[in-house]
Amino acid sequence: MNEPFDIDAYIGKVPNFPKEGILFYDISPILQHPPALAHVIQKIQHHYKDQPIDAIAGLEARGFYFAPALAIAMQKPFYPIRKAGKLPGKVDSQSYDLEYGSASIEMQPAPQLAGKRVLLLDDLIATGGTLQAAATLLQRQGATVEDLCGVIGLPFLNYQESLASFRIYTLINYDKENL
Ligand SMILES: O=P(O)(O)OC[C@H]1O[C@H](OP(=O)(O)OP(=O)(O)O)[C@H](O)[C@@H]1O
Ligand SMILES: Nc1ncnc2[nH]cnc12
Repeated sequence: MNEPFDIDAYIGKVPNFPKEGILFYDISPILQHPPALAHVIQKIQHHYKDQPIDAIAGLEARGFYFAPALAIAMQKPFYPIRKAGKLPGKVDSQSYDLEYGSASIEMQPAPQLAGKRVLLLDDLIATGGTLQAAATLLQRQGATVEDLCGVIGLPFLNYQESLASFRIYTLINYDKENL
């Protein structure tokens, strides 16, 4: 891998979005620069190269920007976890709180994940509520979820505490900034 690569240069910072007082980290520029997206995927792939991972799961919507690309790179099946009401047929649901609201996510039954080691990926980890809810869904299927990955981490929102039982890997972390 070519190091160093300044991922920060490809992350927009948008004050007061989607609510007053929130500094929004926008990963869209990563997607619009193939070397940046390739770097992100390769870096995550490299981080997990010696870990026995059977499948990748990712969160709608922004987790979907990265997780299927990682699944192709790692040659593992991908399992989508979606916002409530989007997946057809029987689903399992879990609600959770966000930095700026609350929501509910769902996944389709996946009995084939029982006993499998799943890497759960999202674009950003803030309070950790989304990944905790997603891990709960996967664990209800019998999957083992030990590893969580976010392209961005906001440790000042204390995800390390809410996700204390997991290994967490983030590519870049941001401290709290004053608006
Ligand atoms: O660690 P948390 O406090 O749970 O926050 C992180 C989550 O918040 C954002 O998703 P959002 O719900 O805004 O939805 P989106 O991906 O559809 O934009 C982000 O993409 C993560 O999924
Ligand atoms: N500050 C933030 N920027 C982008 N996505 C987020 N999801 C939760 N908090 C966020």
